Amino acid sequence: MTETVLNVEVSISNKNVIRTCSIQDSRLSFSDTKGTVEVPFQHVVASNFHPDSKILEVTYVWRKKGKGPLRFAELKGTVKDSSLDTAKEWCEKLNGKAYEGVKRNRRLKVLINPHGGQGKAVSLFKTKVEPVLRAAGCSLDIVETTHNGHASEIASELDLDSFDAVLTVSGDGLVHEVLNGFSKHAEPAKALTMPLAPIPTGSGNALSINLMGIKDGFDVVAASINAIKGNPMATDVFLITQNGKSSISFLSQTVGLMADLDLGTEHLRWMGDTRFFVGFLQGVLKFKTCEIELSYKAAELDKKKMAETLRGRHKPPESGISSLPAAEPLATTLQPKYSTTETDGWTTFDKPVVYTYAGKGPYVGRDYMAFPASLPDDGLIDIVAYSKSSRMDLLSSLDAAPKGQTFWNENVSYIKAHAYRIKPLSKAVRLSVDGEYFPSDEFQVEVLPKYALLLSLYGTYALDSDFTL
Ligand SMILES: Nc1ncnc2c1ncn2[C@@H]1O[C@H](COP(=O)(O)OP(=O)(O)OP(=O)(O)O)[C@@H](O)[C@H]1O
Repeated sequence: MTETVLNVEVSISNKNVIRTCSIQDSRLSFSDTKGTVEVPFQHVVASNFHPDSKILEVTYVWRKKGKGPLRFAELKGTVKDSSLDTAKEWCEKLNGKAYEGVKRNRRLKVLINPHGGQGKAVSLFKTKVEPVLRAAGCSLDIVETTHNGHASEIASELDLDSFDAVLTVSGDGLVHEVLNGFSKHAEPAKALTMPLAPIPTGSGNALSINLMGIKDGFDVVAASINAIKGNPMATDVFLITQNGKSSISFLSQTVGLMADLDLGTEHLRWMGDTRFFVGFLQGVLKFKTCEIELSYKAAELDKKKMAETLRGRHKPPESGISSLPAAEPLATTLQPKYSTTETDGWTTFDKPVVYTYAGKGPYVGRDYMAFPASLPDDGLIDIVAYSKSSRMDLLSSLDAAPKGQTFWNENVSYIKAHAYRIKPLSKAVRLSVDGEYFPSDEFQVEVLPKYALLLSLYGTYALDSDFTL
């Protein structure tokens, strides 16, 4: 049996200290006279032993005092009292535990939007992300996007056999571009089996929050762990058809107050995602009716039933590594299944609304869990229609929104649908798709089941363990 303990002499503040490194059931621990550090295997990046020098290097991520963002760290020292073979086997054992069920040394295409969010993507990548990816033995092909649409162009021509995953160092906008680029690839079905992993450096990082959870959703180091260890999770996306043209939306479409608060606060980009809060308050003051006609092909309208289904599906993030089999998305074409004139089986919403929001993935932003009943692969889109009530009711959603509790608000109609369409009745209606501006024209949305693969450590959306609906 392989030894589980190695003694390593490390130098700390010019003093040599012996650290006992021990592989335990679910974690690695380092102990010396000052105490013990415990690292779950999921947070171990790599271990290497150099027989000539007897030097052991273990790279990992950790939180200072168990709180705050993850930091990259290295334990480096000389192995004492063990044979070369023992040290080598120890390393292999640790790497085996750290990468159970996943391929190591991934080949990654990295797309960085230098202008996304607060403009820090390049430096965050270099200082926080790249060290983790390099230590994990990944090979990197890095491109900084130079213009709007660049990521889409790259994705549409990607050499699919040369990469294991695409990383977007950006917000949600680049993910939107990459998926649309894949759909225009010479081999679209194959391109869409390329797993995607977001590294959150935009102002809207909803996908990252949905995959990593609220605590880690803005943490680029946590996202790097997902990039090296996540398993592909098949996820539904949407086909949005407008003016005869179809494209992919992967996150959300919104009109009314929620679109205004995003598109109307571009000039406040320097605030990060606080600009959405400012936009919300402006929207409450104006309290405008959103002049639209909303129709949908409903699958479920009963909130209690949705909550029950959810309870059966979600599991909380664990420190273990998911060993899900790689999922394959169903190949479909970009042809809408439902005609835009079809009315049979469609319902028209009959109350004035302040906004509608439709999409997939619980969070649309850090402070708004718009779709708590969302599942990655139920083949449905969740639609929220907020009926016009009072400013006070709207304001009260500020409290309820981060935990998804607006779901139960009686003014919130929550619809699970196969498809829906919106006809703007005024030119003032703004449409935001995945956080990007779209023309204010009639559009229809339907679900493309399991069309994209997202890397995930948990195999489902990462909701807090105490989350209930
Ligand atoms: N070099 C560039 N110059 C200008 N725009 C770019 C560049 N590279 C990418 N973009 C565009 O920036 C937009 C925002 O992308 P990104 O995903 O990084 O951020 P976001 O969080 O969605 O939005 P935000 O811009 O609000 O941070 C996308 O539409 C993308 O096409």
